[in-house]
Amino acid sequence: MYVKICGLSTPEAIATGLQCGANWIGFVFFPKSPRHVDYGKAKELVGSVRGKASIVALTVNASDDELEAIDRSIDPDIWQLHGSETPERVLEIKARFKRPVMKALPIRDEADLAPIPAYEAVCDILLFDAKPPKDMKTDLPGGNGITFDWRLIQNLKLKKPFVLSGGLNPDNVAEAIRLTRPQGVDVSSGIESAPGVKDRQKIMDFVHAAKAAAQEL
Ligand SMILES: O=C(O)c1ccccc1N[C@@H]1O[C@H](COP(=O)(O)O)[C@@H](O)[C@H]1O
Repeated sequence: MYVKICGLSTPEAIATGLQCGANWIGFVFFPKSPRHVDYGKAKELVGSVRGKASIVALTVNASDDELEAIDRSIDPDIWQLHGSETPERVLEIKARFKRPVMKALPIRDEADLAPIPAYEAVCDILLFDAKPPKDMKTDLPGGNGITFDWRLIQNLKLKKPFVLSGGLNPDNVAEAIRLTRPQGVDVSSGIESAPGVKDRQKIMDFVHAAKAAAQEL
């Protein structure tokens, strides 16, 4: 089970994640997010991660120039594309940067499963996240702390690994893993004490709960 903790912006939070066994450390490059890090800050932070966990760069409809700048500053292991990037754009990014791509797909109801085959054909990992409800005011396509109906993805026959995200926290991650049997889980707001402020105890509780639940599968 890959455990990704996302939106880290301090050495302390990164150290906690690494100590308790997080596999993927995510940096958010999206200025509207309270978790956004600029290229310089990310470069400072990434040194302590390399070789201990995979470095994930989260972007939202980023241009080639933005991706190049991120690439130069942190040399990520995985791109997490969390916008409305098309399958063609996924292919372009893979060809240009030669790195694995994890594409986020927003899920609210059955109709949201329709794009899966097109993305599965081009990306390395699928990431299922909650699509915000229509009446929710948010500038963020993720990191909103909302779940979706996990039963929607329970019986999918996928050819690619998938990661579950959306409103996961230390209290619900075990049940989410039991129901959906993902290859990985991803969390951002569920390990915070305030938007963008990671909580040491919640990070530890989340990683331990996810790893323990995976043992039970
Ligand atoms: O974390 C963010 O701020 C963020 C911003 C823009 C797009 C995605 C973002 N995070 C990703 O969203 C999901 C769900 O987050 P949460 O656990 O519900 O807060 C997760 O994949 C994060 O990596």
